[in-house]
Amino acid sequence: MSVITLETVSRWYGNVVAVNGVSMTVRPGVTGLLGPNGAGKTTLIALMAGFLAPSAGTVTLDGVPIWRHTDAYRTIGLVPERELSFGYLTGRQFVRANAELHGLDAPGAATERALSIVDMTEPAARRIGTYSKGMRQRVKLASALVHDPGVLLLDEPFNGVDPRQRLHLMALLRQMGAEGRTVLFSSHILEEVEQVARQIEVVVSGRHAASGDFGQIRRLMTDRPVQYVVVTNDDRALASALIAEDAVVAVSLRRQGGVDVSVSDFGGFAVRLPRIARERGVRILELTPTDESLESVFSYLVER
Ligand SMILES: Nc1ncnc2c1ncn2[C@@H]1O[C@H](COP(=O)(O)OP(=O)(O)OP(=O)(O)O)[C@@H](O)[C@H]1O
Repeated sequence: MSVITLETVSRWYGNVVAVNGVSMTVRPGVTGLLGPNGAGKTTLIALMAGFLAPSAGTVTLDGVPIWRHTDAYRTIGLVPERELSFGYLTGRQFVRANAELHGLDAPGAATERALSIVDMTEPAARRIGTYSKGMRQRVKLASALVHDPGVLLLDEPFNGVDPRQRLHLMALLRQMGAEGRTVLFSSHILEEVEQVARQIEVVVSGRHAASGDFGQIRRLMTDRPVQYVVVTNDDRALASALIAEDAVVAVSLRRQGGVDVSVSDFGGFAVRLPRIARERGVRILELTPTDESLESVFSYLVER
């Protein structure tokens, strides 16, 4: 069983800080690395795979720094985000090449074992150039598994994969986690991460924003203040009543009509709003949430 530990890890490219003081522990089972585009997920995975040296801090595998530690590389399998540029090779040749690079004793047997895990034995005789996106992902996974690593790192493995293949890939990752491997995959989609990962680590703008199981992360995201625009036949009357409410954090009148309301407790607000309107004789014409984007959820997590 392998554990990856990051201690105040930073990585910068010139004056771009891609990863900023991140500390986290990745344990056996499946971990989802969740964050919007440009959050630093690819950089974090490259640091954990030993492909990139940290600019500051340490990344260790079972207590040993990974960078330039060749034994660690034997324990790690990486499925990169980039597409395979070896379309002229068959799936089998591609996986076998990695088996040879690892210097395995029985590269042929290891290749067949890895192909069979991802259910690619039959198409393995065809050129990669003829594969669907899901098949290419599976052959990349076979190549990463050929040396039977205890750690598996996957960068955006579900991107562009059709729903049926996605379910298959998800089942494979769950199985790898259940076998005691340390599996980490990145994604920018919360629902996707929830379906597979026991543990979720959220990164935003290079920083570690939150950590927990999906229940904890969901709660953090739904407990945040929510903003609405309420359009009524008497905005000023409604605004003056709302400001007295405990659940309301801020109220302002919009120049173009309507009231901007920020609430801390959505459940309470949903019950109170119609009552307040009735008491004041105000008619609600429209109620629209204004910050439901994932980006706003992420920025809330960072600003907490
Ligand atoms: N080689 C590089 N040189 C300069 N800047 C880089 C380099 N690689 C990444 N960056 C920058 O570092 C930041 C983090 O990038 P990274 O690719 O790690 O994020 P990401 O979360 O994987 O994003 P995406 O999902 O879009 O791939 C971005 O601002 C990116 O532009």
